[in-house]
Amino acid sequence: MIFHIPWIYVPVRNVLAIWHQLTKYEIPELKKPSVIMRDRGRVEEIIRNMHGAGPGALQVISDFDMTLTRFAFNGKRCPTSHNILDNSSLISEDCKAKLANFPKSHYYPIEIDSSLSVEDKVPHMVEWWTQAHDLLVQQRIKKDQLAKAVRESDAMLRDGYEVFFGSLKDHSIPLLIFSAGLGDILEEVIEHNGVFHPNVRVFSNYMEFDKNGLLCSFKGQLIHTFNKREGALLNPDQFEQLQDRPNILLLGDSMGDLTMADGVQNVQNILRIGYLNDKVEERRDAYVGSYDIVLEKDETLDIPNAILRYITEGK
Ligand SMILES: Nc1ccn([C@@H]2O[C@H](COP(=O)(O)O)[C@@H](O)[C@H]2O)c(=O)n1
Repeated sequence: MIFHIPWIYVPVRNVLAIWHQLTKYEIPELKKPSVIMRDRGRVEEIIRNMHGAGPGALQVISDFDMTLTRFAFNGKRCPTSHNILDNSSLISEDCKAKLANFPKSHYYPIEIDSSLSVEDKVPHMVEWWTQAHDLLVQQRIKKDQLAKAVRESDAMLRDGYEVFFGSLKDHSIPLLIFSAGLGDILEEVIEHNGVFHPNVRVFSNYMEFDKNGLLCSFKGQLIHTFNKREGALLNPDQFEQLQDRPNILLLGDSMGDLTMADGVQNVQNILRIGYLNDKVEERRDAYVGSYDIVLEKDETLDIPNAILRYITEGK
């Protein structure tokens, strides 16, 4: 209504224009109560630099389990890529019992224990992954049954995943998923949700199948939560196509994910976003000290999407 009063129209428009100028770098989603930043000014500076360089200079490196997938839904834990198989009909009851004991009773608490050092955790992680993979190999799992296991599982990508994968595709921004989970399974999850676009690549633990299509071993060096730096440095080919993109948006949910971009040379700007899903009180300080943005109990991709929207929108 005020815009229809001629003598007020121009001043109001000027005020609005100045206001827009002052707030144009603002990403309102960053004001959500679940967002914690150690240094907001630094975060804004990185995002502004990324906006200035545009989508052509950007790449996204993301963890998969509990980062691109939901941690919980309706108060119930969602499965990791390993759990999708653990809970499926492809696994015998006896094997299920052995696998089910691993995470809850022993290894998972060690993985997320903030009082233990990475050096203390590593032998347990190697033991966890090795035992789980050995058990899976004994199950005579068929390659062509994996898609069914995924379809029948409770795995869910985080809310906003269509926008996330869609905008990366639309702007030809490469997405490298760097996961200690099961590559064959997580690929099925992405495929099942219809977002396995050509710009997505996965670096993970892959299964080896024999000539009858039965799981017989796992390929290559084992990737667990805390050896991603090693994995990144020993596999330069995974990062080769990404060397001409000096700006990195990194998404993770564990302290081990912080090193996922160590295989990229000539990094100019890196923004690390960490999902703090579990044991929030105990781990908050460590996460805030290490990640640029910490998302506490946030089951959505709203923040990465808002940042991507800002970076990709025209100047
Ligand atoms: N037997 C196992 C081994 C690991 N996990 C969990 O999977 C996660 C995989 O790692 P991302 O890099 O994709 O996050 C890891 O955090 C373990 O908690 C499992 O469920 N079963």
